[in-house]
Order: sequence, then structure tokens, then C-alpha cells
Amino acid sequence: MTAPSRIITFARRTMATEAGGKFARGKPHVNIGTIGHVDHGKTTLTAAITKTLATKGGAEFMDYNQIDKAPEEKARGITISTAHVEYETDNRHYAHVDCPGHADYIKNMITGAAQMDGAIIVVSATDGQMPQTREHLLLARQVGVQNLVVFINKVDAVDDEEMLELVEMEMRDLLGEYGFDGEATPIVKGSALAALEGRDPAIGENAIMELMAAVDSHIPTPVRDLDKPFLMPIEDVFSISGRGTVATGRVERGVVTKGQEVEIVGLGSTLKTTLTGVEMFRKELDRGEAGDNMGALLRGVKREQIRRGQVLCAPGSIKSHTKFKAQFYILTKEEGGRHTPFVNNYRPQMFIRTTDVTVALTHPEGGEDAEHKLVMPGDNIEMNCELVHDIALEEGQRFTIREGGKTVGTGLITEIIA
Ligand SMILES: Nc1nc2c(ncn2[C@@H]2O[C@H](COP(=O)(O)OP(=O)(O)OP(=O)(O)O)[C@@H](O)[C@H]2O)c(=O)[nH]1
Ligand SMILES: [Mg+2]
Repeated sequence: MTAPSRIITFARRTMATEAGGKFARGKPHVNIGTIGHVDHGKTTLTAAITKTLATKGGAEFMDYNQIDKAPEEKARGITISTAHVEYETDNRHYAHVDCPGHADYIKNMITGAAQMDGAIIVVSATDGQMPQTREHLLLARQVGVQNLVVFINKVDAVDDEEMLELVEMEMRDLLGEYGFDGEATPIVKGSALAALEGRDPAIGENAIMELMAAVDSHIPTPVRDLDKPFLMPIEDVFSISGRGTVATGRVERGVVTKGQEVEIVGLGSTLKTTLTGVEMFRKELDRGEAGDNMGALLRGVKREQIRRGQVLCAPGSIKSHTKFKAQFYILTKEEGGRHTPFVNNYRPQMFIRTTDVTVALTHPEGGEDAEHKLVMPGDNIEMNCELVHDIALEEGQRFTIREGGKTVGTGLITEIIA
């Protein structure tokens, strides 16, 4: 695992804190982030937002190099692991995940997007929509992101007004195609680099403020599932010397308080432990609740005993499984999916919550016929699924299947078998 992305959030000063180092829930909290094709300017925009809001007292400026800070990221000039920053507008407090655009790091993008309540999709005015623009729209939708704001970036590099209009029109069409509201989605045009460099305020700073106003108004404050049993998919695990093991992730539902019993479910045997601390932005909380990005300090658990892919949950509230039925939609070639059909016992990777696991897909009816039945791109079909590792699962859960670096289908669990 690369350097802990979360360190960024643990900045020296946090806006949402009050005396005593407790996290204040003063403003509504919303999780957002930047997605989109490689090099379209997501990280530059993330830095530009913190810079612009810092002048209003709502952020601590995070420079580009503090966000893409791993040596390999610096050497290649791309984002690899997600980075978390925080800032606030007059209305809300935001945790922001800057995702990688490069096709090789889609896995990190999915994990990042799974934590978002809404997202900013960045598209370069010089290129227009590109393959990962489309793939990120599909995946964002799949992991439950329903509202987007579009930022058409790099307008400083385009003279032609018509070109900008074309990119905007294309984006509205594309949003509609992937199940977003193409008409109502705000599209802001600007230059993240200009904002970051403090020049051309019309396309720089002002565009950033316009973007944040659009985010404030278009991405609704989510209704959190506070009443359901606690569940947090584990995203990362650290050991903190002298304190123990911390699992981090976004609370999917419910509430957890310090001292409560929790279970770690999936990838082998279920482990029971006690939550000895809750942290958010390096501040202590008495409790974590749905929507929070938190660290859970766990009693008597070794770092090696926990992994991404497991969930932390209220005891008995969810079980891990390997066999289930699911309804699939298999993407067409035009949607970026397979060009050819697949046969019985097809084995793609299933991406679910924060993890991926190999799954074998077979026809429910079995027998001779099933052996020869082809599943075509564009098909809607129910299949039996068997995972190579057990994962915490429930009926109604959505997931994605991928193969050879591309998304080939989306699924919904219809029945747990074992
Ligand atoms: N001209 C111009 N260049 C920009 C602008 N915003 C970003 N860039 C440049 O575009 C390149 C890529 O920017 P990044 O912010 O790293 O892009 P990214 O989307 O985060 O890339 P990945 O994370 O690797 O997918 C850098 O050289 C930036 O300086 C802009 O508004 N105008
Ligand atoms: Mg980046």
C-alpha cells in the first residue's frame, strides 16, 4: 500500500474543530471529489479550490505538490492514490477526494467515488470528453453518486468560443446517457491553473467561486441512514504506535460510539472487538455517523488482522457470503465494454464497496444448454455468482464487474445463496 492518503486531511489546522480538539458538527457535512479523464486538471482544481477558499477563511491552502506527493506521482505527473482534503463554504463543510484519472488506477477512483455524495467531473476544454470521462460517469453512477457538477477546465488554452459550447453540449448528452440529469446539471467553465496562479480572475478565482456555489446548491445534503445498524467498509488500515490499529473508511450507515462492540466481517473469520476511539480529521469524536470519513481505533486487533475489503459493523448486522444470484447489465462496445460475448463460467473481477474479488458467473439453469449459451454485450441477464473470497453482502447491493482494465458490466444482488 502506498503512503496513507489520509495524512493530507490531518492538516495542522482544521476549520471544523472547536476548542478541546473535538470535531464540530456546525455546518452540514458533504463528501465530494474530483473525477474525470487523466490530465484534465482534477488535482490542479483541488489545489485551486483550497487556495480560493483559503482567502475567505474556509480552507487551508493545499498546493499541488502536497496533493500529488508520492515520488511516483511527482515523477510521472499523474495522480495514483486518492488524496483527501477538506474545506468549507459559507454553507457547508466538505471532505474532498481527488481521484486519479489514469485507466490503470481505476480501482482507486472507484474507492474514492464510493465515498462521495456528489462529484465534480472535470473535462478539459482542449480535449472534450475522453474514455475515462465516460467510464468515471458510469462508475460514479454505479457506486451511488447521483448529482454532479461539471467543470470545463483549461478555458485559458482555447480561443474558440464554439469549441467550449461543443464541449458543454457533449457533456450534457453524455450525462443523460449515463443516467444523470443533463439539463439541470450546472456546467462551470474556467481555468484551475489561472486560479492557482492567481491570474485572470474572471476564469480563475471567480470561476472557482461559481463552481463552489453550484456544488452548494446542486449537490443536496444527503439524508444519512442514521437509524440503520452501523457499517463502515474498510478502506485502509494503519498502526499508530502506542495506540493500536486504526481502520479508516466512510460510514455507510448507522452510528457508532466509543466503547461499543463491533465486528470485522469478510475475507475469512469474523472478528469481534471494541471500538476504543473515533477520529475525524485527526480530532476525537464521541461517535461516528453515516457519511463521516473516520478512523476507528480497535482494541487488541493487529494490523495484519484487518484488510481493505472487510467491513466494520454492528455485531450480527451483516454476514459474509460467496454465493448469490445477481441481475446484470453487460455494457456494449460503445459503452466501453466487451466487443465479444462471454460464455458460462466467465470470471471477471467484481468491484464492491472498497474492494474487488474474482467472481465466476454461471447460468442459473445449468446443464448442457448453459454450457453453450452466450451472453452478449448489451444483455440484461440474471446469473449465479460465486466469489473466490467471502465478502459482506446483502440483497439489493450494487456492484461492478471489470476485466482487463475496463468495466464490462454492472450488477445488483437479487438473492443470497450461501
Ligand atoms: N492551460 C491549462 N493547463 C492546466 C489547467 N489546469 C491544469 N492544467 C495542466 O494540466 C496538467 C494536468 O493537470 P492535473 O491537475 O495533474 O490533472 P489531473 O486531472 O489531476 O490528472 P490525473 O490525476 O493524473 O488524472 C498539468 O500540467 C496542469 O498544469 C488550466 O486551467 N489551464
Ligand atoms: Mg490528479
